[in-house]
Amino acid sequence: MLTFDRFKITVPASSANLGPGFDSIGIALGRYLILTVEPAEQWVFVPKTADVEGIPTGKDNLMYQVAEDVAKQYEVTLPAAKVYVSSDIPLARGLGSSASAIVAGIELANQLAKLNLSQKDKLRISSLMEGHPDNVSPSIYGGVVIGYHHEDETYINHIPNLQAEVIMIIPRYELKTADARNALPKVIDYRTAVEAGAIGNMLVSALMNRDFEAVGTFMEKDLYHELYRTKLVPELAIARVEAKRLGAYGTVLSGAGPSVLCLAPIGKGKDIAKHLAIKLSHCEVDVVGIDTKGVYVDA
Ligand SMILES: Nc1ncnc2c1ncn2[C@@H]1O[C@H](COP(=O)(O)OP(=O)(O)O)[C@@H](O)[C@H]1O
Ligand SMILES: N[C@@H](CCOP(=O)(O)O)C(=O)O
Repeated sequence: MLTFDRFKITVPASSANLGPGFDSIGIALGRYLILTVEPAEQWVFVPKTADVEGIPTGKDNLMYQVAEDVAKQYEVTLPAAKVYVSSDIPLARGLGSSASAIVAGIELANQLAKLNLSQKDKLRISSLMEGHPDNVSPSIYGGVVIGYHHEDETYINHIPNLQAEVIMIIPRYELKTADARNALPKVIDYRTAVEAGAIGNMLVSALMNRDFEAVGTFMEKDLYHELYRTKLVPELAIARVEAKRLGAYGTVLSGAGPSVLCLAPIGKGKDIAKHLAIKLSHCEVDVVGIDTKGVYVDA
């Protein structure tokens, strides 16, 4: 049986889509899921902070199931561990908590079985598990990641440093991603698909060119999902109008919601957040850093 010394895994949160980058684009955020792992007789997960209070403590925990799945794929046996779990990523709010848990589970197996997985391996395994790379890829690489996942291959392009500020508006209610996906139509017509693709292309080229005015314009033109989800998240329309008035580049639904993300010029985030907190007083409003490191391990 493998033995190991205590170690720590840190995984950033993420915000998927950035509007028209549905299931494809994501940005890593400076909120973190942190696992402290030590040898034990049997598996146990110990929640240490309020945001993870309700997570399963045994083998029904998502992180354990992911780690076991990876171990099976690589035909290794994992030693049992006691895992202390701290997090300031609220669950089911569109901040990629489940993707962070998947990336943490992969890293858990990687460390416990000394698999030496590369970033590309982690991307592939996690995208196959999630079905899309928009949350898992920024949690692995940090920064902004643009991806395309297919059962045969997963491709990404990475923008490591985006010079902008992010304001998150986080409602107190939960919205399960599965429920927000059920609100989407099964098909969209050909013309709309072409238009939605062109808008996504414009967003990506604007991101690559650091043309933030254009980023703001195209972020807000999504045709894939926001239209169908706004009825579930009334905060989006209010935040969009207010944030623009206060000088933000653009405002989008964060992942499947209910959180809302505003992208703003450097130095403006705090002021915009202060005003939005008054307008949307039932929500937590926070200026959140853009994580540039992705998942990492230390002692
Ligand atoms: N650290 C964690 N440990 C175990 N399960 C987790 C963890 N983080 C998230 N989950 C699971 O993922 C669910 C939330 O996933 P989802 O609805 O996709 O929302 P999110 O936008 O937060 O990813 C939680 O209700 C919980 O079942
Ligand atoms: N592209 C997905 C992203 C879901 O992100 P989450 O953080 O809400 O889980 C979608 O929009 O459904």
